Amino acid sequence: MTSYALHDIPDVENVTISPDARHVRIIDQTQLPMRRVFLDISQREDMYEAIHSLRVRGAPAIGIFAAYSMAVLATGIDGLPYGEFRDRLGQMGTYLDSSRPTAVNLGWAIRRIMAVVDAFPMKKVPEIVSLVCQEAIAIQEEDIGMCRKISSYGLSLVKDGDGILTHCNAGPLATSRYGTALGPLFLGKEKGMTFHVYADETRPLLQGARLTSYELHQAGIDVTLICDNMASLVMKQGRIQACFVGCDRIAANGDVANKIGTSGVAILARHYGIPVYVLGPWSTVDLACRTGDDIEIELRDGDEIKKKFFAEPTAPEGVACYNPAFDVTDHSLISAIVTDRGICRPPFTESLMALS
Ligand SMILES: CSC[C@@H](O)[C@@H](O)C(=O)COP(=O)(O)O
Repeated sequence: MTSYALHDIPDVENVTISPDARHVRIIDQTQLPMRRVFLDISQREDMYEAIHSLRVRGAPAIGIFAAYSMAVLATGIDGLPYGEFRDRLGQMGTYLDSSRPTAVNLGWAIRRIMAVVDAFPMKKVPEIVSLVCQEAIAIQEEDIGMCRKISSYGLSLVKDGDGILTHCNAGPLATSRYGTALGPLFLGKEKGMTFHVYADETRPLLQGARLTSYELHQAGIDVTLICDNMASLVMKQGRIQACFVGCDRIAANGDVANKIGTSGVAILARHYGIPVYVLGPWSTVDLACRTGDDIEIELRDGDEIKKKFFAEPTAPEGVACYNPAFDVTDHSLISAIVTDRGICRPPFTESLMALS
């Protein structure tokens, strides 16, 4: 195999690839905050499982993981002739892409890798594998840069001392480095600013409690954990000046799919006159989706509601559960969409198009 330079990216430890591109390493996010367990993954079934069971999660992190997974899988079949190599890798990409439906970054990253394969049919397969590895590294490096820009734009929307409500987790664990919705808070801290962050626990899988409060608390940022049904009260009490949330897919009209409960936060915020800012990389914008109605919402196992984090089941065995993992926030409830390309304000159809 042609050699390629693997950059050592300090501080980014939730998703990395081994120097020989034989495995992807992730922090198993299902075990946080109690245990910091790293998993080395080299088989496609385990890659699928890692995404499906949210060991690696958050739209940008899923994209980075998928790109590195494709690089590992490509490395494993680099002895094949080009046509067979392309077909096998394409099939594996389709398989990985089916692990979760809502976050656009998953398919986006896989398509980006396959575009490299398709661009060089005349090259030797080991050379193509090398280019695939470089592309995967580029996806992660670009994400770091995008998070930094998003953080900077986001910080311009708030002032020192503000109370910020966030939902789910859109921090470094969900991306690389700063994160998106949490990025301005980390950047503000670096600049000596203080924010009072209220983190929704985010039922049923508690990404807010387990991951957001963990990341912010570790960074020394003032964070207070609340149950999801307390958001209205803290808004009414005047503790919140802005809501910062991430996104899994942004439709062309500005409708936004994000973790289930986000639309409820936005509806409450509208009632109390609090701005709602959606922060995400441009790779999360899907102009092929006309509106939020075109976004597929992932349905997950009801046991996540009644069993997952409890020693004893919290509901009768056999009771029906409805467990959509995401909802769509109507564009009319969103004050701005903050991307690495700039801040989009309503009307979003025009402002998103202007940056495309
Ligand atoms: C920067 S991450 C943005 C979103 O992916 C995040 O807010 C979210 O909804 C994650 O859901 P998850 O089911 O934990 O993958």
